[in-house]
Amino acid sequence: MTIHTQLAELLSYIDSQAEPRIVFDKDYTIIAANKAYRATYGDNRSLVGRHCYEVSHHYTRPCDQAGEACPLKSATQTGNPQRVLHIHHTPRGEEHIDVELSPIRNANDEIVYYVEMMRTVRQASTRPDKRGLVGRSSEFNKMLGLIERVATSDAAVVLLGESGTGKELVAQAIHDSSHRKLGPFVPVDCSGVTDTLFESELFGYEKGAFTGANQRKQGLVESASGGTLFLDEIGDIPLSLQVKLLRLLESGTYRRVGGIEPLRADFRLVSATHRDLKSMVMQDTFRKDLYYRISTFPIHLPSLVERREDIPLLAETLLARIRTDRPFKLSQDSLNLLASCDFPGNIRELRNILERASLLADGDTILPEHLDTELAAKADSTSATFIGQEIIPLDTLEQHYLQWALAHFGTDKKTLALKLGISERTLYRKIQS
Ligand SMILES: Nc1ncnc2c1ncn2[C@@H]1O[C@H](COP(=O)(O)OP(=O)(O)OP(=O)(O)O)[C@@H](O)[C@H]1O
Repeated sequence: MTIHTQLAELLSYIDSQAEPRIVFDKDYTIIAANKAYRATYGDNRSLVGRHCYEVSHHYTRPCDQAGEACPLKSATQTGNPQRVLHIHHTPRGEEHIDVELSPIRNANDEIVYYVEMMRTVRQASTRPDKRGLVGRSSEFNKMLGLIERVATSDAAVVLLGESGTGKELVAQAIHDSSHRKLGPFVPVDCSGVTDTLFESELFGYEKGAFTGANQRKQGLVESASGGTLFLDEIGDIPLSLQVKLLRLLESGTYRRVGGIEPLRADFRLVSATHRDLKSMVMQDTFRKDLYYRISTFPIHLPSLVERREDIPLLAETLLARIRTDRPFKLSQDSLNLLASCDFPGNIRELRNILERASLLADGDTILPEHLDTELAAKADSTSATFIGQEIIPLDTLEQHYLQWALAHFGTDKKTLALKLGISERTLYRKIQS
C-alpha cells in the first residue's frame, strides 16, 4: 500500500470518529482534521496547512517551547504513542483535554505522520465553576492527568496529600469518571474510629448481634455496592482494624457483625491520607501487606503553595461557592496578599479566610483589611525578604522577580509579558533559562 492510499484510508477512518482527531506531520502542520475537530477548534479559516499548536493552543511555537510537554517530540524519540493532559482553546473557552498521539509509519518503518485524538475532561475546569475541581497550573494538570488515566480501571488508588488539598473532591472526580459513576460514592472518615464501631459501620450487623441491635443494618461496604468506597484518613486506622480491612480486600467478602453468611463486596477502593504511609510501614504502625493492597496507584495532591498560580482562580471559585446571594470580588491588593502567603491548611484554609472576609466586607469588594491579620503579617515578612539584605547578581534578581511575578500574575502569560515590556517568547525563554 502506498503512503497516499494509507493516508486516504486514515482520513476516512478519522472522519467517522466522534472525538476530535487530526493528522499532522513532523513539522506540526495539520494535514487533515475530522468533523469533530473542525466543529470544536475550527474558525472560519481552513485548518489544513496550519500548525496544531497555533490552532489548539494559540501559541506561536510548539508546546514544549511554551512550557508544556509536547507529545510529538516524545513520540518521535520513543516511537511509541504518548498521552498528555493539555489546556486547549475551544469556542467554549479553555478546557482540559486528554490528548493521545500515535505515530504512523510507512513501509520502511519510518514515522511519517501522527494522529492525535482529543477528549475533553469534564471533571475539572480552568474557569470558576459552581462545583468540582478547578485548576490550570502544571502541578494541577499533572494530577488531573493521573486521575484520567486511572479512573476507568478498577485499580486501588491512594491519594497522598496534606490536609485541605482536596482529597475528597479528587476521590469524587475519580468516581465520576469511572464506569461505576452511576453507582454510589460512599465516603468513610476513618480517623478516631473504635474497633467495634468501625466493624459495625463498615460491615453492618444482624438483628440481635449486640444490645440495641433491634434490626439488621446495612454497612457502608454494602452501601457502596456497584460504586466507590472512599476511605479517608486510612493512615489513622489502628493495627487491630487494619487486619480486618485487609481480610475484606483480599477475600472480597465480609460478614455482618453477628452474621455467619459471607457476603460478596463489589466496590472500587479509593483511600487517602496526609500521613507518610511508607515510613509508617517501616515503623510497624501500618501493615505492609495492607499498604501494597491499597496503593496500586498513588496520586500526589499538590499543596496550595506548589500550585500558587491557581490561587486567583481558586479564590474566585470559592468566593462564588461560599456566597451565592451577592457576588464578591477581590481587590488586586487582596489577590497579591493571598498569592504571597503560605497556606498550611491549603485550600480549606483559603476558603475559611474568604468566608470570614465575605462576612466582614460591607461592599462587594474584599480588601486586604478583611483578610486574616496573621496572614497579612506573614505576607509582609515574605516581601521584606524579597527586597533583600545583601547584594545579589542581577541575573539572580531577575529570576527571583520572575518567579514572584509568575506566582502572582502568571495565569495570563500574554498580559504578564505585556506588563513586563517583553515579548511572550522572551518571557518563556527567560523562565526556561
Ligand atoms: N481543585 C479544587 N477546586 C475547587 N475547590 C477545591 C479544590 N480542591 C479542594 N477544594 C475545596 O477545598 C476544601 C477542602 O477540600 P477537601 O475536603 O476535599 O480536602 P481534604 O484533602 O479531603 O482535606 P482533609 O485531609 O482535611 O480531609 C473543600 O471545600 C473543597 O471543595
